[in-house]
Amino acid sequence: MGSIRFEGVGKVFGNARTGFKALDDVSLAIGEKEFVAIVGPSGCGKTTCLRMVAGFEGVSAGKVLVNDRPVVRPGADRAVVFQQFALFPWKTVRQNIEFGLRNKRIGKDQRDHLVAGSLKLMSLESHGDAYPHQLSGGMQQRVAIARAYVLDPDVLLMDEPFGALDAQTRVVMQEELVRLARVNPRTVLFITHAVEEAVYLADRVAIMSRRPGTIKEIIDVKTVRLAERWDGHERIEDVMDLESFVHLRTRIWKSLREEKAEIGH
Ligand SMILES: Nc1ncnc2c1ncn2[C@@H]1O[C@H](COP(=O)(O)OP(=O)(O)OP(=O)(O)O)[C@@H](O)[C@H]1O
Repeated sequence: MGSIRFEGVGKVFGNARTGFKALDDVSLAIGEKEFVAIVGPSGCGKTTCLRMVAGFEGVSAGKVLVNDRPVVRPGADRAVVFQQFALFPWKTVRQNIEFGLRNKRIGKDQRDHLVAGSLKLMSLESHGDAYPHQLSGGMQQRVAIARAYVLDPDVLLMDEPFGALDAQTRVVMQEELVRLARVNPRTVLFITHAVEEAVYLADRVAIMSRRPGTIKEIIDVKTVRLAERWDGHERIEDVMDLESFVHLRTRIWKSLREEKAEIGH
């Protein structure tokens, strides 16, 4: 479970004739337990794509399907992690993580078990009773990821989840997410501005063109990652130093620069 498909998706904001065309003919198929990152120039419609999968935004043309069913509204099969951690400030870390489980009517024993496992997974054991304001940005985002993972969704949707973090914390979080994604794979749609982040985390990177946004190129990272044994390196900087990594990053950069160059025409 956990496939996502965009089939010829278009999006017009406002009136169908005079409105703003944000997306045009977006097609992308994400397989079960596949990690796909979308990169693209600012305003090309990345977030809109993610919001459509989440069920927050409707399509103007084409279809968005999760597990072969058209998305019509938000659902428990999908969890979203935003850039701003969006935790409940009046709830403790434990209560924040537990919240969605209560909504799913999971009994107390099972809830306690799942929350404890999730706190451990994200190295938050000693912070269960803390409130969000007592935590650093990195820890808050770890809580937000724990809260999404604990629900065991088919699909995880992450919109610039590390965008608000400082550079060092961001690196730690990227390493943790890689660890999590390899140990406990999920279908992930990940939006980012950072090309390195996309190459480091994703199995495939989809590059979007300037508006109206469409998928212009899809880069297979996983084949290279496995062939060149990136996972044998624990530290992100060692992976980023590999020739194969640099090659993919540069290729994506060039593709994005072509987009930017088009503004001057
Ligand atoms: N509700 C809305 N009404 C009108 N226009 C919108 C709405 N939501 C988004 N847009 C426009 O659609 C375009 C795509 O927005 P979106 O946020 O998806 O882009 P993005 O690629 O995620 O941008 P960024 O990288 O800057 O976050 C933008 O030009 C934006 O202004």
